[in-house]
Amino acid sequence: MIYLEIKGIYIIVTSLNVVIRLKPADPKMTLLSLALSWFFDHQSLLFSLSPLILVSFAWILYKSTKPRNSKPLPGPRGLPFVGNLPFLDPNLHTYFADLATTYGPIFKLRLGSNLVVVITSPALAKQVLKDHDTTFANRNVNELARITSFKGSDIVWNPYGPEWRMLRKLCVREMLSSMSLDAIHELHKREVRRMVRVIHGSVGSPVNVGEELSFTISSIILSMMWGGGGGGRDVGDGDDVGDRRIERLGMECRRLVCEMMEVLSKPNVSDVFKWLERFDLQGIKRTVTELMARIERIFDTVIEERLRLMDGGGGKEMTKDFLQILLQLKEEGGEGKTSFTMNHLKALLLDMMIGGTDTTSNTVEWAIAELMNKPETMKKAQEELERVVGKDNILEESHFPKLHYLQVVMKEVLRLHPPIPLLIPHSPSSSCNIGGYMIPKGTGVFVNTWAMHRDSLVWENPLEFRPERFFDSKWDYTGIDFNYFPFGSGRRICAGKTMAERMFIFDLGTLLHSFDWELPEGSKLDLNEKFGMHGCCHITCGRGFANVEQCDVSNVYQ
Ligand code: HEM
Repeated sequence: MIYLEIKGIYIIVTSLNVVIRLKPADPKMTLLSLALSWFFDHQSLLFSLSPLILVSFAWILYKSTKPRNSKPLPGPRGLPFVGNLPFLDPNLHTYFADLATTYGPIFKLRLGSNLVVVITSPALAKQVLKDHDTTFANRNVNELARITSFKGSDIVWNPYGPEWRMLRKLCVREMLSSMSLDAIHELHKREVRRMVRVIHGSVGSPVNVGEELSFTISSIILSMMWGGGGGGRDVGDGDDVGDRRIERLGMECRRLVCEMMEVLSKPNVSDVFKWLERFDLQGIKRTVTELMARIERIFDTVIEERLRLMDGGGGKEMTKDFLQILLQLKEEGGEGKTSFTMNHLKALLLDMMIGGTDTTSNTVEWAIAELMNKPETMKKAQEELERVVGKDNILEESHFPKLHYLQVVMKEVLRLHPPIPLLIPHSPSSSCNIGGYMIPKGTGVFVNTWAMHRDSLVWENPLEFRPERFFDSKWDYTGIDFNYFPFGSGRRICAGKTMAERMFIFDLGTLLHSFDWELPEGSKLDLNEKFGMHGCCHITCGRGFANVEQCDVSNVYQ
């Protein structure tokens, strides 16, 4: 190393040919130059220690950027490697509620390589879903979620950003707004009348409520999706065979989706240990890919047939259904700079099918189960229907605003049995402080609405089914109140809230207006919740049988 002083300026020429110019000499300067000279004399030692120096530097940086007030998250101890996985109860919502009594309103679990945080208090839920809404409006998308969402082209799994905003805006404005739902009301009505006819055939004998409702609501959703072109009902164009074929394809699609959900609800080691994803040890990825290919083929057939029908112009009187709306959106090209592709179209159709069917049918099923358990409450709902609709009339949407009791029945069912009790897990896009605890980027965040809806500090006799508690209109499900939010809150609030409300009131209202429901003599309804999991988790009612009896009015629906 050469060390020079020219006109009071130190110049050091290192063995690496780096030239460093320093300011005029002073006593401090001399010290600095000595330090530099030591540095250059020990370069090789320093270079070999550089990984250690880098790690220490990163650690200091991490510590200095970490908010000083963040505490370690509480939570049960886990085992090395697998964490808390071996202790997990399949009924996650009740398991998490139990843990919250020990570890408090925010706690963590480690499931293999995943960190999970569970929130069980309105104040913390508000921080996640309102105060830090943008940060938490993301999801952890695993490989299976990508496959089932046409490469992440749907609303549920799209990260918060321009594409998600475009899909959500189009979907809510064009398909799920009150005006669009008015347009498909005829399709809904047609299916509900069909349901009444089918149930009428079982009068006097036990009906499997769950199976019947699941089938019916699937048909309603399918009809709204692509039934406007006929969907199996004669629309007077003489092409009954084609229409019935589309209906058969719809039911096959529904069957495949159910099969896929069943496969997805199995515990998957790749979910827990990301590095195992590529090996697909249980063959889940292969099965799901095959099922999705078959679902896509059905979508392609239905889309092609609709395009042919639209091109031909034909004499067909088409009711505007979701498919029609989506094809129009595709033609218009999207919104702003984000284009709307065929993958988006298919992914949205699947979102409607998955998001709309089980949630709604489970809610109606729970309602009938709870009402059969409390016949005096069922009577009140039926009396209201008779008063508002009358005996010689059928339920219409215009009656909805006057059906106050039915509305509070819906709110109470959603309080006790929110179909997605832990919401669809959110995930922060950057590390974020919640309640004084640091939640690292990428953590899976569960918000336990099920437990909050049963908090005895907020709800009087929380386990009792009592719709009257909602009469004071204090609570609604717009997501503003964090004591009661069955549809979630913030940017990711359910996109189908308006449709769910309409379907519930219309379907349950018609079923109560048409039939008397009671438990078969000596039988007890299975009110056990069954919990399923596919990224989001849902609870279903234990399948029960009910006796249905014809009401005076049921003939008017046929
Ligand atoms: C009783 C019926 C329903 C309930 C209780 C319900 C509840 C929920 C909940 C809790 C979420 C997750 C919110 C979050 O992640 O924070 C959600 C998301 C969603 N729901 Fe619903 N839902 C229902 C019916 C429907 C219907 C009928 C549709 C459409 C046909 C639908 C479409 C969606 C979509 C697309 C999302 C994803 C929203 C996003 O990630 O931006 N839901 N729903």
